[in-house]
Amino acid sequence: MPKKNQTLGEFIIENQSDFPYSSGELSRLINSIRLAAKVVNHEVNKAGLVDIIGAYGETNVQGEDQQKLDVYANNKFIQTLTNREIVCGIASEENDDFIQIEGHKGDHQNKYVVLMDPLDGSSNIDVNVSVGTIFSIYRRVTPMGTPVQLEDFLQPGNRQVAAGYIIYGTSTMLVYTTGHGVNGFTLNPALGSWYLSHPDMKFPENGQIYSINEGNYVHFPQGVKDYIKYCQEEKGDRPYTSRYIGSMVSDIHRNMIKGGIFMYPKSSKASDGKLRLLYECNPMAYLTEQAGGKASDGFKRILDIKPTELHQRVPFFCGSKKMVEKAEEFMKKAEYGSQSQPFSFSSK
Ligand SMILES: O=P(O)(O)OC[C@H]1O[C@](O)(COP(=O)(O)O)[C@@H](O)[C@@H]1O
Ligand SMILES: [Mg+2]
Ligand SMILES: [Mg+2]
Repeated sequence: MPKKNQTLGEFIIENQSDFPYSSGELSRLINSIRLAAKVVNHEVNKAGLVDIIGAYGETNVQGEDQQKLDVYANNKFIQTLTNREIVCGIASEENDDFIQIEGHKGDHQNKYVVLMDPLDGSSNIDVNVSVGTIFSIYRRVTPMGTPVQLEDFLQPGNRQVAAGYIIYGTSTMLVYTTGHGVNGFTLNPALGSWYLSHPDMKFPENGQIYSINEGNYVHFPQGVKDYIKYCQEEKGDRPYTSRYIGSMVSDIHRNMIKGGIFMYPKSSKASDGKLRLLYECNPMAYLTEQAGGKASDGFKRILDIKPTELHQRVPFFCGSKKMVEKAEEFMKKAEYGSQSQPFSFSSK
């Protein structure tokens, strides 16, 4: 059982026994992420004082405007992981293609690949609202000693070895899982150390918060419209509270603590929604399941989707188990019809 106020370093050493045959590479990898996160945190905290906020002047592969901090965070994480020679490849939301890392000896002997969204919610930087970093770690599937290939990155989320996020909020936290529950560490900025502040995090089974960009309401599928109306209906423990920060890490972090559902569905404007399967949905889905919650595309488990491309998008429903199940019920009913009438409120 994790001990509160333990440092992240102590925690990693103490839990090494969860991986009896491990070579320590994964621990070194998590260590590097915590280091890069501190550097990025330092920069995020200065936003407004130095010339780090605002647009970078270029768009990424997905046609989105890059912010200066997107580029800064991307470079910092890539530099740290490359210099310390602990991964054989990196794929990032901000890069068109994956990066092969051969190592100083050129022997491709590292076994892990990292996929990341270096700065999530970056449009919030200029207005001093919480942003995050999301990471996902897999074992490579191609032979050691050879350069990594696309197939090393296109693995279903159920093959993740570890995943986590950093939230740059009122305090900075690193929350991660290696498949043995979810633990959250808060950074003490004066000491530069992470302390276990949220051991064994769990989504409440049910909740009363729904998070979705309701500005897109008219473009949503009927099942989503019906579920939103259900959330707003005055009955039993409803209406639920609507909370949407627009930084997925922050929205899901809050819902994990308080109980709630986060949704980014497909719409008539975006046929697969907006969020990226590999950099955003898979790691958040793995954390969510490890915390007792549920993550789906409205019909099936996110972690079982076999990716076909690096920057693939997917509709996303994630949070307290009972809430996600209820949302799925509405999706399926609108899509396939049903004899049962789970809800009679008019959705028009
Ligand atoms: O403004 P919208 O369409 O509601 O989108 C908000 C969503 O987009 C994201 O910002 C995407 O993240 P990036 O900043 O990494 O592109 C999510 O964090 C957030 O939930
Ligand atoms: Mg993002
Ligand atoms: Mg991003």
